Amino acid sequence: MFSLMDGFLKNDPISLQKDILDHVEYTVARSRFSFDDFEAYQAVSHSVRDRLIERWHDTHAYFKRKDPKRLYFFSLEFLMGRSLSNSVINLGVRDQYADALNQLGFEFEVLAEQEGDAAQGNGGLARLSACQMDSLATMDFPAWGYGLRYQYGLFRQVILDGFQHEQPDYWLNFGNPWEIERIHVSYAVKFYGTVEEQDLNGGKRKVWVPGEMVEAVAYDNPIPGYGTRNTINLRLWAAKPSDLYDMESYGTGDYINAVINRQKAETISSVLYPDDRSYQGKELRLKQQYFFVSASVQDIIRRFKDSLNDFNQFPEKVALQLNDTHPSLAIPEVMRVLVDEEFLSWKQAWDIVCKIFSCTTHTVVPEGLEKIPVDLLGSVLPRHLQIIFDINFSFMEELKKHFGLDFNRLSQMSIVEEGAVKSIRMANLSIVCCHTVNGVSRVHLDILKTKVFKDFYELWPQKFHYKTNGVTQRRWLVVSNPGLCGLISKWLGTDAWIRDMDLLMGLRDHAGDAELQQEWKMVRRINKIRLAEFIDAMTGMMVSPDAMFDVQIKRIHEYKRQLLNILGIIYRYDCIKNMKESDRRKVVPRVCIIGGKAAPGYDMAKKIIKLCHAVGETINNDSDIDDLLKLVFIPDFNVSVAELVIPGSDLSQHISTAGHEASGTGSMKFLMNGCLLLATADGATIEIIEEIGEDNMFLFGAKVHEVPKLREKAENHRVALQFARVLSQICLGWYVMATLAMRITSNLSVTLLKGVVTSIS
Ligand SMILES: CCc1ccc([C@H](C)CC(=O)N[C@@H]2O[C@H](CO)[C@@H](O)[C@H](O)[C@H]2O)cc1
Repeated sequence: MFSLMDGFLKNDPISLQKDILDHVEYTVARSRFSFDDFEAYQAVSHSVRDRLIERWHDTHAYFKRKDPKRLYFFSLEFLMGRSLSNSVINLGVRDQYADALNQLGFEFEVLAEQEGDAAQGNGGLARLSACQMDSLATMDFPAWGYGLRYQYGLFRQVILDGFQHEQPDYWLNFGNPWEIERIHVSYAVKFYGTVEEQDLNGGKRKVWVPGEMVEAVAYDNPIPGYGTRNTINLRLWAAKPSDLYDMESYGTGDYINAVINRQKAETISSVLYPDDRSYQGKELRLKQQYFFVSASVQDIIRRFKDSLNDFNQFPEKVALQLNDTHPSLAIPEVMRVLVDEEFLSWKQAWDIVCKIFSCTTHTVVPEGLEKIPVDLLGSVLPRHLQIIFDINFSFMEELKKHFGLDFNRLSQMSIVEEGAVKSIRMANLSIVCCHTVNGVSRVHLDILKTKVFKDFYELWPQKFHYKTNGVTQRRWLVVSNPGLCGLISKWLGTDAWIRDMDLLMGLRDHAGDAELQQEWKMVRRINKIRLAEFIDAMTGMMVSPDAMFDVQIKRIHEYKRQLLNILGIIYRYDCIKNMKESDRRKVVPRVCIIGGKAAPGYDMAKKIIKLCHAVGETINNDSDIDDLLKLVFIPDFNVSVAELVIPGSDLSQHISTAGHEASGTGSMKFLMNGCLLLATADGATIEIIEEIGEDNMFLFGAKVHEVPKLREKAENHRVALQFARVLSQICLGWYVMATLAMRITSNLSVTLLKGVVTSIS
């Protein structure tokens, strides 16, 4: 679609040097004759940004002309990581920049290390969003990503005495060259207040009179495709005080408070919620969700109205994908705008909404589903609560037609959950409205169909699909493992595989080639030496690249079973301790590497991190074990740490209890870097097994269908044990009581006896 012809900016080393030095002088404002690595990084980043902006404008102009149906991807989290290396590779100018910098006395890789991670997300869902944006751009989609620009991203993990401590991630400290502040792209977002009825040409209409207004300002992040000029936009909203409000507070002379009030507005987009487990029903979280949804919907409708003005054509021009239920307030928001502000009939509006929305769910366990207390929603978003009640009313009517007065089913499927805390089930709202609901792996869909959304599947089987997750080979191979990337392109004789992974099949013809195997091993060794140096720098531990690197890096969760990994290491340690010398010589030295953050409020996960350090303490300082076994916890695991660890890994662990990992994406990153998997048959791993065959990985553990029975057995066992414990305590109690009684009575009888004897004598 887009020819690769260059824009005005030239990419020959001389032009690049000039651009970089110009940015040193005019953007970073340092003398072009003396600047350090970080300033060089800033200058290079700005020169790359110029080239991104050029392609971005071309893309924008192209789609403005074409006016295609656009895809809008709503996500509260995007885990982008670093941008410099990925951008120069997708722009196809990495080597040119490396040459230009060499001639200026700098090394590209050294400068790339200067960049901090954009950690605007927690884990799997957030990184998947980033991989999907890279793929949408590379496949020339007219797509937009919408989200929040958090001032503080995911916390920095600092380990003190084996315990996780959270440090604020003020990532914008030195500015961010990869975003463009769009001061002219801003929208007012309303909160609180009341809903009034007003007459409108003979009819009644609802008017939301807000109690608070906050300004949403756009920050655009160009996302370059690989091997195309298509450069799409990730628009993130930041909260700014709105001028429209509390002017009167200034009048009161209470200036300070007025300013503080204004500042308060900015808190909405200040910090990312670091919890990727269950919804806490927090007011700020709800305001974050609505804030970015409202600004994004206003932006989309403004763009639509620029080209068309008939909302019946809206579904032909707009597709809206919800990344989990976190942005699902977009449904009542679009209804509100179409009915209250564009004066469409409810029916017209509902038809449109059902045609534009689709959503992905990433959760397996019902308790992970979001529920917003009605009181909270009613106070923060009074009009949206009304709309949700109206949506639920017509849904309940439809259900009654379908299932009759089956109150059990009606209450289970209702968007409104009665009970102690009356709540809105955001997943039910999403399913009722969206034309498509997808799980992120085949087994995930099975679980949704048979458990989580069973009723809905029986009602609307056609809505439920699965789209098994993937990862972008640009970041997770080309950027993070240039050695292997070069090797593959050499042996395939093309690098077309970077846009089409199926071409990797061609490697099969060379698999037996000793030269390829030698080169493969060499690449792995270089990556392992790099990883060993990183481990030494981060933990002070020297590990040998000759050892097997056994890795488990992901968020700490009980279902991901880092504990099982640690128990396996304790067992291995004990085995080696009790081994005779001859057997020890056969042991393959192993370095076990674990990394991952625990949600700050997740005590058990934090205990697992402490246990990992305690076990490491024992093993790593046991001279008897020496290099046969080491346990390393890598602190502050994030995207760029993963980019360094994965290419140097020999074995990676994905050992979740079957039926608990919706998909998992880490396994895919390790696989494409030639690392073996130690895994359970869970999530996407089940499809990986079918692709590569059981004999090419280490598979163990109960299958998805076996776990419930095992749990039940364990539960019965636990109850029996509990019962036995109580019984033994009771018996013990009885025994003690009896002994005591015996002793007392015997003492009593002795005293009594003595008393009698003395009295007789
Ligand atoms: C409300 C707090 C919250 C925040 C984030 C989440 C995410 C949905 C959790 C998450 O990241 N899930 C992971 O999503 C990946 C991408 O689809 C899957 O590969 C993982 O299996 C899934 O655990 C749940 C709850």
